[in-house]
Amino acid sequence: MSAINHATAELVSRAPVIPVLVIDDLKTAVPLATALAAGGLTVLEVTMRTPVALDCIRAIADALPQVMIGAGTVNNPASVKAAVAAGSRFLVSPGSTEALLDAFLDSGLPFLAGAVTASEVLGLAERGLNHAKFFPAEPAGGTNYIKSLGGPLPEMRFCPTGGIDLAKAKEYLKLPNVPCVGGSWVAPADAVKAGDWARIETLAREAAGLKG
Ligand SMILES: O=C(O)C(=O)C[C@H](O)[C@H](O)COP(=O)(O)O
Repeated sequence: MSAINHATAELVSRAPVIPVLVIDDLKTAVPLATALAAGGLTVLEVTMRTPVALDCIRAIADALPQVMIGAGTVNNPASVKAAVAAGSRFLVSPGSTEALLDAFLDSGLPFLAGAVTASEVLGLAERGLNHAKFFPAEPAGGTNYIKSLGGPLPEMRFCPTGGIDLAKAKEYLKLPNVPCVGGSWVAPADAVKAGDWARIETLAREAAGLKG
């Protein structure tokens, strides 16, 4: 197993749920990450979908060294560079291209590149990879689909995201090829806006308790 596969396996074993965060206001980044970590979710993905995403990653990396902070929506090689420079400790993308995989591998960081079809999974396997993000999980076919992929492609481990909540997460995590799931349900936009960190900590604690 390559060093990156090993590091990725370690990453996905840290917690059953990786919060997928879309942060609009830099001021909320550290309190949000603090609440999630207090609830037991210490692997956090900040999507590069907002203008402040890189600043949020930097702020969380500086303030909370115990949190494994990563970047999501890393859709091209330039974003890989920016995410690494901001202090990301892992990278996530919804899909995979050869150029993106080259950049991910060059970064030396653990990463989850997206794959849904058997051909896409084989594309990752050809690069020596054995972990993938499975997005968009629910619209793409959910647990039945991932169970089916596991027949001919038993080595690949999937982190499904997209349309998952606590109840669905429990079902995904029963699959032998799903070590963790990703989702935004643990950080509802209204709770972040209201600064309701207690609610977010409770949601995180429920999610962290999903798998022993
Ligand atoms: O931003 C990315 O890179 C993505 O791939 C999409 C996210 O993983 C999903 O948007 C999370 O899904 P929800 O839990 O349904 O909100």
